[in-house]
Amino acid sequence: MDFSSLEKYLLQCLNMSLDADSSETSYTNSFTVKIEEKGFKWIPRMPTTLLINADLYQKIYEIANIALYPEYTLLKENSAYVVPENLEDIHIERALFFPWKKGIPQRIKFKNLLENISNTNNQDIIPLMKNLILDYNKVTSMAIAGNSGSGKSYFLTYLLTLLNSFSDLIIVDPKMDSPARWAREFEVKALFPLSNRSKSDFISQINDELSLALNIIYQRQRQLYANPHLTFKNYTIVIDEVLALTEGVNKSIKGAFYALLTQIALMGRATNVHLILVSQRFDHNTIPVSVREQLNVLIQLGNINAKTTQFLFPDFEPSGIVIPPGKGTGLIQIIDDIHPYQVQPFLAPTYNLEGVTI
Ligand SMILES: Nc1ncnc2c1ncn2[C@@H]1O[C@H](COP(=O)(O)OP(=O)(O)OP(=O)(O)O)[C@@H](O)[C@H]1O
Repeated sequence: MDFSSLEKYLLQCLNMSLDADSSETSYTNSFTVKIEEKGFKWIPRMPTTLLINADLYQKIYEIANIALYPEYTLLKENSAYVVPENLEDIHIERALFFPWKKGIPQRIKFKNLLENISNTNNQDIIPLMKNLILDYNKVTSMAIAGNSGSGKSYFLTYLLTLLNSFSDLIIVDPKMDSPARWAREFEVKALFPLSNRSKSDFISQINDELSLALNIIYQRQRQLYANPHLTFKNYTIVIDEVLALTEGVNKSIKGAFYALLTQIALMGRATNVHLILVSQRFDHNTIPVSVREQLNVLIQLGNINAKTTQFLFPDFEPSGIVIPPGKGTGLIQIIDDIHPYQVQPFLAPTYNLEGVTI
């Protein structure tokens, strides 16, 4: 569809549903739509009886996002995105802008993940969807949340298998589940509770490991001070079931755990030390807010609603966003200097790990 047909179609959709009881339509010259490469503009003619605010922006978003599916996916803003327009006429000097991505998010499928990894030399790159790759050097910390059965472990196994080719890995698995089995299969260091030790003992053991990571950060900082062009091998600490880990644990040990997590999240960036945190849910009791603020890849799988997204995406309101059905689907936000910063629908890759039993 060319831009002018698309413009007409979008105007029709908005005329029909924007304000059914009002006379404010494009036929009465109340507003118009302009299509651009990176999105469309909704341009009101002032004065208008339409109250132009975040609610109206959200309403246009909801109408247009479905109307444009699957040709375009609108990127969801947290508030009205106002841009200047037609600077010579005060009646039409402003527009609401709706940025988009062409097409809809599509899942990647790997017939044989290990073969695929050995055939590519795309170091430090993690394919997430068709048209969405993550440069691991551009991000530090990642959180994956989702209700039981939503596909967290499946996606984590995918990440671990890829990361193993370009990052040192330490895995913490309080439930001694698939990450621990993956670690055994791929001969990677894993920490899990021993049967004759208390939970606080286990957290102390994790704290020792986190202190080691912090020392690596300090050493690398000193090396960078001497030579700012140095690059380091990625070092990733993966912690599964963070919520289960810290519940009912001695306060001081938990305090030390939080302090270490915060320091690694804050200082890991320049030194390629990463955190990957996985939990059924994240809230103020699962990780400190200062760690939350440092997360730059946020993934929520499974049930998506205002409640489940509250902590990871505090300003985000999920109505109107099209979440694809199926396993391993949800939302993703990548905060680097490459991707749009908005929260987007996500479909985790599907893969086979030939010859590996986890
Ligand atoms: N991206 C995906 N593609 C295909 N199948 C998937 C995908 N994600 C999940 N599944 C299927 O869904 C099943 C359940 O997922 P998984 O065990 O990862 O959920 P979970 O969130 O870790 O649950 P729990 O918290 O109970 O461990 C997987 O065994 C797998 O068969």
